[in-house]
Amino acid sequence: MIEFEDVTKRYPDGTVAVDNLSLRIPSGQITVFVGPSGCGKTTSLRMINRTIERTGGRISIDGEDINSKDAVTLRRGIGYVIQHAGLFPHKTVVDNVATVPKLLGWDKRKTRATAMELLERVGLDLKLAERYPAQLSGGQQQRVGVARALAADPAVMLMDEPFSAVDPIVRNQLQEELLRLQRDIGKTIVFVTHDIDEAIKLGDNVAVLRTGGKLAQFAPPAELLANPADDFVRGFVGQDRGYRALTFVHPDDLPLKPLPSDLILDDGGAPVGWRIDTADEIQPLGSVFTRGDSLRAALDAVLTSPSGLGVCVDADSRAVGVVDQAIVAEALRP
Ligand SMILES: Nc1ncnc2c1ncn2[C@@H]1O[C@H](COP(=O)(O)OP(=O)(O)OP(=O)(O)O)[C@@H](O)[C@H]1O
Repeated sequence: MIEFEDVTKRYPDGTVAVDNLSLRIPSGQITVFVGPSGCGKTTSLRMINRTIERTGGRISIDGEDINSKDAVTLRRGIGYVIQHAGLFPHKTVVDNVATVPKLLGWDKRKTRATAMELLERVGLDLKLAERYPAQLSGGQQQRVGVARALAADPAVMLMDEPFSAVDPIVRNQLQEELLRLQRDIGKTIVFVTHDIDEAIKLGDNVAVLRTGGKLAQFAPPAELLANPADDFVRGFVGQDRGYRALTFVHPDDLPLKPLPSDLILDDGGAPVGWRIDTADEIQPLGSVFTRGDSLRAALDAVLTSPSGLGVCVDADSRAVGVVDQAIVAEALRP
């Protein structure tokens, strides 16, 4: 656990970037700092690895004050990923990843093997290992940045807007892969973003900061959406928070109706579209959902289906039943 106790940062010009921040960041989970520009997210993050020194309060990792060891030793045990990856331009991809293991004096073969394994784990084509960072796309560079941060197997990883500089499709892929990777590695990740959707998608817990570096709310995403602490948080999470909160509702007993005759199935029983009102033309299917999916997926299926019926499929993509708006609404009742 990383603990902030009354942590303050006052810059030499008098700016109070972080004001009496107290929170507990659980181990093995992703905690996201989110808030408007200038609210002190980066300052809070960088005080953890002491690239910025706090001016008040205490920060500890697993009970040990981060000031009890020297800053360089502390940093070697903490992975750090920043926007634009911050790779060394004159080092190849594999050498970038090997930076910290080399500093730690690992033998060459082990270092290279570890670096290649990590590149594979973050989804980078190994053919790119001998390239220089400038010869990679932004998304590929970010993957290398993540691999480099993981190279010495740190328990803690700090990520400062790591996916902000890539286009939305690549960002989505990188987010998915971070979640997949985290299921394997279970690191304590502190992630900074100004994007509330990214915070809600990635965070086990989300700390919403307001300008002046004050904590507005610290809660799991579902709670943030369901019970924003005040008008600031309510405004920040957005108008459609009710709909987005459905992402976290997973009814496993959603009653299904039998498949209607105007749903067209292929030979294997997979839904392909709708034939509505005896028209010849086949209408597109809309999105589908599976048992155990979120209520949002079920509602999406209803809303995108030309028949108003959302199709539920099994693990083999075979249609097993449909739901209508009334069924979804009923599942929403407390
Ligand atoms: N070296 C510095 N000297 C003085 N003030 C600073 C310094 N660095 C940051 N600040 C100020 O501290 C406040 C918090 O900055 P910080 O970079 O932590 O915010 P942020 O939430 O990460 O912002 P952004 O989302 O725009 O990156 C801002 O008002 C900023 O101008």
